[in-house]
Amino acid sequence: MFPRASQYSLVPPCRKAFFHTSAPHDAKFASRLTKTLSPKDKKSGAIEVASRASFTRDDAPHKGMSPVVERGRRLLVLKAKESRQLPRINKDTPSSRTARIGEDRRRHTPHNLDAGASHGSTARPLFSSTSRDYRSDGRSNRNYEEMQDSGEFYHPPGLISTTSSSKGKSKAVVSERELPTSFTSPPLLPGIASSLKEMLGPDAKPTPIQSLSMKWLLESDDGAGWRQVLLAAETGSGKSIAYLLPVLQNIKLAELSSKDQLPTPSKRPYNPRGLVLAPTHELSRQLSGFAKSLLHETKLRVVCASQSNVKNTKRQKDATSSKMASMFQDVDGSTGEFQVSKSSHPVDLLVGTPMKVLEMVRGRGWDRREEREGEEDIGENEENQKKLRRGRDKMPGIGKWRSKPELGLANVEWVVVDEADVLFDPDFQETTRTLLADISEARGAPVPLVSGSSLRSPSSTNTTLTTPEPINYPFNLLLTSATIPNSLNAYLEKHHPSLVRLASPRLHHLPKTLQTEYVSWTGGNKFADILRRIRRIWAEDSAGERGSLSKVLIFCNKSTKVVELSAYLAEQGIKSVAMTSQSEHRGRGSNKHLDGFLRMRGAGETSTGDVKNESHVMVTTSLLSRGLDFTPEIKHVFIVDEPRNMIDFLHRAGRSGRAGKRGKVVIFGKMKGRGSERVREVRKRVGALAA
Ligand SMILES: Nc1ncnc2c1ncn2[C@@H]1O[C@H](COP(=O)(O)OP(=O)(O)OP(=O)(O)O)[C@@H](O)[C@H]1O
Repeated sequence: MFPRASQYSLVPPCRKAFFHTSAPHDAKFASRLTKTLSPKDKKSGAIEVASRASFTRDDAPHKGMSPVVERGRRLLVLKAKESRQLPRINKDTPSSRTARIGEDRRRHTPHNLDAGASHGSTARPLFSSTSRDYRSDGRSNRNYEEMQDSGEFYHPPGLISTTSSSKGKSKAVVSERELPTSFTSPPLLPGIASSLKEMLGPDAKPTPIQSLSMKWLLESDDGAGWRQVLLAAETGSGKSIAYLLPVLQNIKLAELSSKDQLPTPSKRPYNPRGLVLAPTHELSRQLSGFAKSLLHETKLRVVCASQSNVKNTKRQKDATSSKMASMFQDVDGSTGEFQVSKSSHPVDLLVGTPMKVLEMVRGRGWDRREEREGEEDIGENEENQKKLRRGRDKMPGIGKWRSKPELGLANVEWVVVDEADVLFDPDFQETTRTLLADISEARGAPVPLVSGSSLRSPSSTNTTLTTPEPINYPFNLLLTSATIPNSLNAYLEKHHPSLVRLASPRLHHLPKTLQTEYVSWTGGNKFADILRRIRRIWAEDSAGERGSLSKVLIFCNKSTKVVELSAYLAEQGIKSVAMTSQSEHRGRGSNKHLDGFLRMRGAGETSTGDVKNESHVMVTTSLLSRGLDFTPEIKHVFIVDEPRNMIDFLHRAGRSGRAGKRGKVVIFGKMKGRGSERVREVRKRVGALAA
């Protein structure tokens, strides 16, 4: 179903001179852009399907690439059969490259993840609890524009590549033959292998990113100590399994090998060996479910920090948990509540948002007051009350207490940062990095954290803090995303120069099984245009072989529009789920609010076809665009507003066409007359991503 990993190359280290090898890609993109330039929207108001063979897959998508290795600054070829197989090196002159990088940075300023730049700013609020639906609120009017063609993305030098510049030395190259082509080589623990088989079916083969991660994280031991690895691959390509397999297997093996040796003692109830961090509670819950289903036969305990593992009662409702649930909210107003149950069982893997995990580490409410050495509870005296922060703290009965820390970090050996470009973006990176620094400190190898913030660990005595470069965390760090903006790349280059980069050939492309379609607004009621397209899909479904109706996921930019569109559909006899950051049902400790839309393993297609009483449509913002594995019943994703940029577009579109299943992204816009230039521009960019 997926393309197999069959060839790959080891590429030059991530030093700028070699790292920014956009030339071959630029050339490729240029040719793709030329192809997509010819306007296809000849008929006004007509629905048009871009002529692209979407349903075929290359069986060897990265043919022609050779394993290469860099020694010092020279690019050598290992095992290259033909010299023409060499990846081309960027031929830009230094000055033009510098100019372009400068331009990239200027355009990218708001999202510049370079630590120097972002930490230098004191204006940015710490722990932004207003995670603004990825700015899907429409406040940015630079929609799509930030990601001017391919120049805004990091392009791995090889199609599938690994890069390391550790001390300028080359990294040993693995040949094509050495990449695992099945889940049995390198051998997985029998329990994990059998759960995986149950999950994916007996014939499932590793996707390219999975082959690479198995090779690098399960098989090879380069003796380099703690690993820092980036897993970058397109949406729906199985990145979760790519990191869960090595993490779970390594945790289990460590447990087995240290059976008689107790892990570092701790008074705290939770002392996991692994952490998975994700930007939303919904994704955390899905990932922990994923991990649990890989452990049916293996004794490891996974706990989701965003899950209600205890019965909720009114009394348990508190402002802090609501705050967690509102990580992605523009306004305080969530009614979310969830609490991780205390249990005597050890926890092996904890999954959660960085903020929630940090609260478990430092105690809920830790950020509600200025740091006070030695103080355990905030108490209720006047002085303390003055120091309470945030409007929520002023609510009666809330914010006057602080719970004890419940999570110990000394045993953490694996940390996964899922959706790394979000968790290292300016709004999240302080939380993320604070947590990573807390882990380092707990493990006895503190990493300094940038000053000027209240993010320092209460126990930290280091007050003259600087941003270290590079940062060497005393644990294995895996970063993953379907999109690596240049800003993240710059951050990684600076702080993690020895990072190994594993990237799939279709990184920064739409999945091949995802078709693109453009629909023109008629000039009348836009909601009616959307409704018409939905009805047409269902008419086609009814006429088709299966007869059952598929589901539609609609992305808007503003929460208000989500609500309005959903209400309009209801008036027209179509039940839908409107999901925004402020939706009441969010954050109650389960993903129940997404029932029928998230992929449920083992559950067949459940659609009854009763669109009046059973939701077949979900309307949302970019809140749900990241990481969630939606059911293949969602065959269409509608983009009715311009996403903020191409990264946002890739994630929204990528909720369909997952795991080799067919899907279609339907882009609405003005195709004719004044204002249609925008859509033409969008088509150019989308065309490049689809190629
Ligand atoms: N080797 C495989 N063969 C078949 N299906 C697979 C394989 N690996 C993963 N899948 C399935 O592919 C789907 C997508 O996986 P996953 O959610 O991990 O993708 P992802 O790359 O993390 O996507 P995103 O970037 O959107 O987060 C899941 O339903 C998963 O079970």
